[in-house]
Amino acid sequence: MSARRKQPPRNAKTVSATETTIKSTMDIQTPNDSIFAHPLLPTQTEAILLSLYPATLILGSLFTTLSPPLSNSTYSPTHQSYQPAAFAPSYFAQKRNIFNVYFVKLGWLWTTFALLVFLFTHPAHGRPLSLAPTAQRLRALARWTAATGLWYLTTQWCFGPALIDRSFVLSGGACALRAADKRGDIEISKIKSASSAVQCKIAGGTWSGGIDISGHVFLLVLASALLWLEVLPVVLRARGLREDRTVRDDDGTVIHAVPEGQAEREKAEVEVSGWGVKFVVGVVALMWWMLLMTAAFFHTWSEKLMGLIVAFTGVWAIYFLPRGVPAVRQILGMPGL
Ligand SMILES: CCCCCCCCCCCCCCCC(=O)SCCNC(=O)CCNC(=O)[C@H](O)C(C)(C)COP(=O)(O)O
Ligand SMILES: Nc1ncnc2c1ncn2[C@@H]1O[C@H](COP(=O)(O)O)[C@@H](OP(=O)(O)O)[C@H]1O
Repeated sequence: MSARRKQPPRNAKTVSATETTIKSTMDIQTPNDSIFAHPLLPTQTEAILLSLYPATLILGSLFTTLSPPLSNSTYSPTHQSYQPAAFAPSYFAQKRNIFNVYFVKLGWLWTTFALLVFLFTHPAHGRPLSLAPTAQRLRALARWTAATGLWYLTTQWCFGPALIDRSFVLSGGACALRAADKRGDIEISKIKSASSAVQCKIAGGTWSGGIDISGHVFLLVLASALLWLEVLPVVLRARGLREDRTVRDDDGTVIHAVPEGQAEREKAEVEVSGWGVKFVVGVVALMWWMLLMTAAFFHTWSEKLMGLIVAFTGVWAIYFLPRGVPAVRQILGMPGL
């Protein structure tokens, strides 16, 4: 059941990043008691979209396991690729494929660019093509900063080696150097001191023995979820569809919130803003395809699962925690509000 609880005053719309402002620009309704109405959990639409991630990883992994030509291919867990590369079972199973080199390996740059295009062309955030630092844009940039921090700590640097490298060493991994013995014909392994996969590669070794959380799965899930969670509320409203998100109020009440008057504004300007949304959708679609390719041709089940769990934890903290905790919502806000 969904009943209107109170109607905020029309003249209360101000542009400031405070909790009071978020509440004053919403139609406030009491939500139903379904599990999807819990502020800390995804709505039904979000849950369906989020479930595509584990489904994609399962589909890709099963495809490789069940397809006889693929299961007989020469995948080397040490090199994390098919050896030699020329015999890889698909173009997408080669590390040098153009989408890997110019899209995933620069994935955060693409994510940042797509988000900026959306923020500065869609009327939900302010006048399209103006650079005005509206509250909606500033809050979206706060969420981007949180996600960028998580990406950076997990894959690039965490007061030393990145979290992915630290967990690899903690799970028993090390940098193995292949070398010939005195007789010159037998290969033996030596362990080289290197605290990250990059250092190990530079030293000519291979990063082996531990659980190597998939950086690709982590980045592709975090980045694509960030993009569609930013776009979804404004697209739903622009199409006149129901917005199901709930938030917990300062006094603990759970309320169902939709920004007042925004749907009409967005519908009116949707023609202008359409290409910004289409660009984001294109980037998300390519990210989904590359996630499927990573699931099919690279890593073990546990490494892919770990990448997914770390990314989902970040998505929950940035997009769902603020709905249930007003203090966090004051800083990060919510997409479309
Ligand atoms: C509490 C302290 C917090 C510290 C946080 C500091 C954050 C500062 C970050 C500042 C950077 C802002 C950059 C914004 C603009 C960009 O996006 S430029 C970055 C472009 N680079 C990428 O997009 C690289 C993406 N690729 C990867 O992360 C990895 O290649 C991979 C996909 C994870 C794969 O890893 P491999 O090791 O190559 O397999
Ligand atoms: N979809 C994909 N296409 C091509 N290469 C991929 C890939 N997914 C993962 N890889 C490669 O597999 C290795 C492990 O990836 P990750 O840990 O980031 O998931 C990386 O090798 P390199 O580090 O030699 O480039 C990465 O480039």
